[in-house]
Amino acid sequence: MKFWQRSPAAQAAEGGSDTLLPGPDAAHPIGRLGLFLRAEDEADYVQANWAQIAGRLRLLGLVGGGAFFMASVVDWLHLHGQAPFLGLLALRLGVLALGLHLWRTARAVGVHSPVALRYALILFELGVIVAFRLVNVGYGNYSPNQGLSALLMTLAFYAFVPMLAPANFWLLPLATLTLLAQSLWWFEVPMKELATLLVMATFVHILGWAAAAQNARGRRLAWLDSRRLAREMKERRAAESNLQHLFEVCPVPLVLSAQDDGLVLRFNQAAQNLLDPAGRFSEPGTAWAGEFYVDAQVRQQVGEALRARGQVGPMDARLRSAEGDPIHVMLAARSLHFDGQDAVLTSLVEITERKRRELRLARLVQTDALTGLYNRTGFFERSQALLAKADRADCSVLLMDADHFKRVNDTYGHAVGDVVLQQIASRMSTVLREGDVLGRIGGEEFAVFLPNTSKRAARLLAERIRQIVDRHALRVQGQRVPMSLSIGVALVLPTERTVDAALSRADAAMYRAKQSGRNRVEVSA
Ligand SMILES: Nc1nc2c(ncn2[C@@H]2O[C@H](COP(=O)(O)OP(=O)(O)OP(=O)(O)O)[C@@H](O)[C@H]2O)c(=O)[nH]1
Repeated sequence: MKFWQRSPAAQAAEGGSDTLLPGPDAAHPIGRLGLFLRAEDEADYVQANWAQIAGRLRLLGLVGGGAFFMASVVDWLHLHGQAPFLGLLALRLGVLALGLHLWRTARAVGVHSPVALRYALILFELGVIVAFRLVNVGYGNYSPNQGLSALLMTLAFYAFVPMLAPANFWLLPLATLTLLAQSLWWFEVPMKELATLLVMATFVHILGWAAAAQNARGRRLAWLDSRRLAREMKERRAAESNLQHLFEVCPVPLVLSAQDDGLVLRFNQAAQNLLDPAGRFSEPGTAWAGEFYVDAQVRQQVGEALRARGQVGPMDARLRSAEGDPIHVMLAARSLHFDGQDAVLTSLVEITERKRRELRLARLVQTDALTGLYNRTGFFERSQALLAKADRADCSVLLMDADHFKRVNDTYGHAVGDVVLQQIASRMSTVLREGDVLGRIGGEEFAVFLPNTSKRAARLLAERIRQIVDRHALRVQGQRVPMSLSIGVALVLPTERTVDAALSRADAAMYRAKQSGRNRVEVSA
């Protein structure tokens, strides 16, 4: 490590990493002089700040070189007709040439060359120092004015010229040292005359050096910050656009809505297809998330959970599309912050088909395949549900058994027996009201649950069923099949929570009907 470089420990103590630049010195890239330690970083910096750095150096080359040359007028006044005049003129022309070279290098448009610029500056500085010493030789003396003006120029240089290399720092003290040395040994100026200059020079160089280093460091740190900021912005924009893309192409329907008023901020394509295929709400802010819920209660439940826990689901919910088509979904929602406002991201998985299958399966499990009526399981479940709703109103049951059904099978065959059972079922259905529950609970055994029906009304209904089967013989495959039913009637007692006991009583009554000659209605006591 060069001695003017700050130690990594010292830099770490100042606040850690200066930059995100890669490489071995990436964590501490700026040295004691405020310059980047790595030449590539320094070149990058100059390149990125070309307008400002090159602008100053153009001015320095032009004005500095020009001023040095213009001083020929002073030479002419003092040395007119003497030999050194022409030598100094040539010298000043040389410095002017170096100034113009610096100006030209700093003027480069399009392709910039930071390294060439650095060398052009060093060359110009060196040229000026050498020229000053030779000018002094030409004049053949030293005056305190020279020392003071040299110090003024040094100060201006520290303040104005952008430092591009350590040499820029070293050349300035070198200029003063050569001036002192020349005055002391060439012109034999007594040390006591030079003492003031020495003290002032020390003061100017220490302050100038510190200010220039601090200036260089500050500018480089600011550049690193702006670069890091730009990179972070770019990464953030890329991440946002990735998220946006993911949101759009995600096959799961996603809805983004405002937390406070529930206005839909955005649907992704899948949600659009599911909820609004006709694109009625394609404009942001035209749809309200709540209007897609079928149940206001579920909507409220989701809202409350989001407010309390910031998330809800997965849960089943019934929605309807913009056109009002029912949709079953599995829904999960989460509160988040989007575009400066509180929002809710809701993901939906459509389960309409699954729900339909479940419903079909449930129906299948409850349905008698032959007649399409409830089977035993279905009859009990449905009756149970209605009984629970019926409260204390009268409910009755009928138990109906086909008489001598074995004979039908034996005479016409089992297939005809099946059709007979179907026809009995359909005739029964014509008599029953909507809400009555009819089921085939055994081979040739049917049951009816009659909600809100007194025993007397149930008896009349049973009689009508008996008659509708008995009065007109069934016709199957062109054959006349006489058929009759024995029916037992029972009331569900107000204390009974199930229909089982009432059905047992109806069964007993039906048995009595069989015993009493069949084709009859018997009522349980
Ligand atoms: N075709 C057909 N026959 C059935 C079905 N389920 C039960 N059976 C028949 O129904 C008949 C019932 O006969 P039983 O229990 O002896 O009674 P029944 O002949 O109706 O005489 P009673 O009930 O005493 O009037 C049997 O022959 C069963 O095979 C069915 O799904 N299809």
